[in-house]
Amino acid sequence: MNITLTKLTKKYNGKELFSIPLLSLHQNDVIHLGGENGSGKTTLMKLIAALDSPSSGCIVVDNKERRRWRFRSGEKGVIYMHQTPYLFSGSVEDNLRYGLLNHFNDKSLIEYKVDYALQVAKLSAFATQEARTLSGGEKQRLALARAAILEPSWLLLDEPTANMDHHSIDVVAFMVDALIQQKCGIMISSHQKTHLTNICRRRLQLKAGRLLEVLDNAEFAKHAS
Ligand SMILES: Nc1ncnc2c1ncn2[C@@H]1O[C@H](COP(=O)(O)OP(=O)(O)OP(=O)(O)O)[C@@H](O)[C@H]1O
Repeated sequence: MNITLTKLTKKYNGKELFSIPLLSLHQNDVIHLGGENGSGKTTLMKLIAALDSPSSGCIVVDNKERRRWRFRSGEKGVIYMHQTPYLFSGSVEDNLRYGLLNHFNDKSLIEYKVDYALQVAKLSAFATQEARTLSGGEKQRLALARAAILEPSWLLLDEPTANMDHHSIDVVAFMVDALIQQKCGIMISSHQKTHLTNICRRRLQLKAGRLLEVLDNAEFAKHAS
């Protein structure tokens, strides 16, 4: 899925947060979105996911202009993962199963996918535990596994490794790498430079209302520090 933003602006209370003349997101992109607190990273991701509407401009998804904003479910095939993800009540495996029930009828296929997701997210030992009792890092891994299991075209991860230790970051990087192999477009907003942001191939930076493409790694290091 290719997504193009043209002459896009977002204002809150009449004040412009950012203006983006043109941004093309190509299927297979792996993007690190940087920027200071309040620069608009979350807002931009929500616009891309159709969870919010722009103040002006247009968004074209696979050559078709988006006219409807689905504030609760977002654009089909694009998943935005919040920095403090909402988990359903029930067990860890219930959380993984929930989304699959809408997509597949084959029970054994669903259980196979749940089992695989538990293994990849290193959560097999917690399968029957109440999701709300997981640690912060485990919750993030579960939310990512729950998103990945739906095989999205785009996954937008908002500060996915905030408060994570190295082990969890490495597990998340492994999971994201698996999604990249499946040709899922990835956008990650993160303040930290981690194993995860190092696998990004494109670097965008929101600064003073403008979106900059950061071209070389030395330049990127300057912005990220
Ligand atoms: N619904 C809203 N109404 C008014 N202002 C808003 C709204 N949503 C966000 N803002 C403001 O827009 C600015 C950008 O917010 P956003 O959450 O997109 O930034 P961010 O770059 O993701 O920040 P952080 O790194 O702290 O998570 C902030 O100043 C925020 O207060």
